[in-house]
Amino acid sequence: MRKILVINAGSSSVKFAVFAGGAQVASGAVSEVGGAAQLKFGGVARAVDAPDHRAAVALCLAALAEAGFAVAGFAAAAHRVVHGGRDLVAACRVTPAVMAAIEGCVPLAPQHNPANLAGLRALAALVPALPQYVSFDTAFHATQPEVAARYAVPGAVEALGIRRYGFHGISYASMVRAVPGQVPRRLLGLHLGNGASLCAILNGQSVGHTMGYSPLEGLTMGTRAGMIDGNAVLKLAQVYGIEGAGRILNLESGLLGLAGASDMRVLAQAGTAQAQFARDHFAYWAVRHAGSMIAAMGGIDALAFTGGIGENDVQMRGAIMDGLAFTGLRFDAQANAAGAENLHDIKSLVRAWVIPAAEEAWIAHEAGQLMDKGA
Ligand SMILES: Nc1ncnc2c1ncn2[C@@H]1O[C@H](COP(=O)(O)OP(=O)(O)O)[C@@H](O)[C@H]1O
Ligand SMILES: CC(=O)OP(=O)(O)O
Ligand SMILES: [Mg+2]
Repeated sequence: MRKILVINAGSSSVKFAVFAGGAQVASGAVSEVGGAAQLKFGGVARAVDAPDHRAAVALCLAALAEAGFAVAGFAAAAHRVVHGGRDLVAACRVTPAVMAAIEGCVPLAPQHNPANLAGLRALAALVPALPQYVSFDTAFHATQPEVAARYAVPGAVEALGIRRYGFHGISYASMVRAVPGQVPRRLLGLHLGNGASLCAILNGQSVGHTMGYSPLEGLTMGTRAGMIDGNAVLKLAQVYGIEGAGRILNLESGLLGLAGASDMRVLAQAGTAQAQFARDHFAYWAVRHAGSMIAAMGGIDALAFTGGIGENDVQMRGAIMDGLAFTGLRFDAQANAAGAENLHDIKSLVRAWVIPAAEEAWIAHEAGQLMDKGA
């Protein structure tokens, strides 16, 4: 059976999975790459030496080989790439031109594309003959209407590629496939992880997303500021320089900036007023931005939570659903506490679900489709 290796390289982690005939047969991750790295595989976690993504990928391959998945047995490797820019709007086979285009998008996703490229290069160096494929987080949002994608800036600025791309598209594409029953007409997707975003999904297609030019815009996130006035960004650049401003907005803001920890689980357990304020901020802005996404769809029939916070944080889901009661959403507190797939109660005008993120499965699916076509 055809085996596809999937690599989902994040800024500080490398998740991996093996799919055989469409089914996931192995998965694991190296976390805290460049720091106190840990390899989780087969239900065991152990400290490893992973100073960079190349080393992390080598560790993933070694762990897989030990479990009987030798690299020679893979038909292909498939990767998540966060930013595909204006040109890469569908999954494709990796060529030197595709690598150059992904490299060209590094300034648009400085926290993500370098990690994705490192994964691609590491595998190419370790197994040069292996065909590689890429899926893009931006691709799902290519259906956004121009009025949603365009910033109100002069044409010369737009020509620089400064427009709203949208992200987490691999997650939203797999969400649409995984909702119970028929795809609702107006679906609000909530991908709440370290990076967090909302998507307006009309008839299965993205018509709006809270992230813009880069994964910085929109919601309060683990370390990213989310929506902020452009003039405040200019002020930051004046005081801290461009690099300093970028670091503050991408790596030192969000939950970390508000409460000193980027991890929502840590904040949930902290029990301090500051941690609670950061959680309230997260929920408040999720609800405010949801209003914008709901307006973009002309209403809402269903919503779906995914991502580490969306799948696991009962109080956060409750706070966000309380904030959306104006839509006619009523949730079942017991179902929410249990993390059931269906959260809505029988009186609810809006259905609400928890849909576990299945990014690796979607990446394997897209690569498999391309391989079937001979790409
Ligand atoms: N049980 C939980 N309660 C609250 N937050 C959780 C829980 N489990 C995971 N999280 C949070 O999910 C976030 C990570 O989500 P994840 O989707 O794995 O992120 P990413 O893929 O962007 O790194 C972290 O803030 C983490 O604390
Ligand atoms: C695009 C993005 O924000 O990704 P992540 O949530 O993995 O940081
Ligand atoms: Mg993620």
